Amino acid sequence: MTDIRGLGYLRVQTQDVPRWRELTVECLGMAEAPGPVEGGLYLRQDERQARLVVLPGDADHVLSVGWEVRDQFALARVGRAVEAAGLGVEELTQEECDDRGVEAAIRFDDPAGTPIEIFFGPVLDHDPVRTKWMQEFVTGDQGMGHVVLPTTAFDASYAFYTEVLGFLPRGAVRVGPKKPVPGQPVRRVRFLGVNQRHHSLALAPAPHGEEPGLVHLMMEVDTLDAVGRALDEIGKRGFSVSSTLGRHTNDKMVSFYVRAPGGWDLEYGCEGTLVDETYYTAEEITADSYWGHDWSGSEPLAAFVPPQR
Ligand SMILES: Cc1ccc(O)c(O)c1CC[C@@H]1C(=O)CC[C@]2(C)C(=O)CC[C@@H]12
Ligand SMILES: [Fe+2]
Repeated sequence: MTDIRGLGYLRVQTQDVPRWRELTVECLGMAEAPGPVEGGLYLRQDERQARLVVLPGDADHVLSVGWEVRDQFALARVGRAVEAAGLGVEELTQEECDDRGVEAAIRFDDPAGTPIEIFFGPVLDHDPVRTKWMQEFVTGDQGMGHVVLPTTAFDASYAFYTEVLGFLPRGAVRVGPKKPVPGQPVRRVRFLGVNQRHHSLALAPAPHGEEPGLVHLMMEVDTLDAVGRALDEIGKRGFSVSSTLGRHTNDKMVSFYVRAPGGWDLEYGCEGTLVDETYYTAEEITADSYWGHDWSGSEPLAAFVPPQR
């Protein structure tokens, strides 16, 4: 079994913190909290100090994807495994750990170049979480949600997450031509889980990738009304809806996708199913969704746009 318990936090940098605040607080109804960096946006979903951190900077990119482990022993095991796989591992300083509200953490770049942190001992904030739609975020044992990461080194990334970090395969969906083209390998988005959430991670084959970046971050709430209200507010405030509301065929979630400043999406949904590992086998879905999820209005993802020279 893996030592990774779930997605713990996500830290991103942006040139437009105010627009990020409008999206996450005013539309999605996340709870803003004070934090250590001046001008930073610290967003709570639950009793953690912050799950999503948006820091000001001169470019838009992901700063780190934080995965949580149980304790210092698990952290040491993961560190040794990553080093044995030949990746350079660094320990975070006390100051960096305080910034993140964790007891200890390590960092390394995954095979796609995405900055990853592994941590234990999150610091709690016992003030009530005042969400705009009176919704509760579905976190706890299931972690903060899921991320989809683009990778130009798909096989190396998939091997790393499964064989080194111990993520469990949770199925796939084919991408690219409907009928396989002879001589061209079939490409798949692969879903990976570490807890009862169907997937905490998905890997998407990316054609380019100067900057690894993100495809989306998914967060789950406990009511369809919060999802609907968030969608209404997004329309009023002129954010771009990348995909309309729909229900996924694998995790059964009802969600929509909205474009965040920086060229990637936030997926916001409810009614995700729980996986029971006793009986689960990895399946290949042949449609994204039972209904909805119209992507035709989507602006291109930054991670999939060829670099400009
Ligand atoms: C199919 C699916 C199941 C569960 C999810 O949480 C989920 O985000 C998805 C969608 C994955 C998404 C997609 O359907 C459209 C094409 C996308 C954007 C990609 O190219 C990578 C991720 C893909
Ligand atoms: Fe998703």
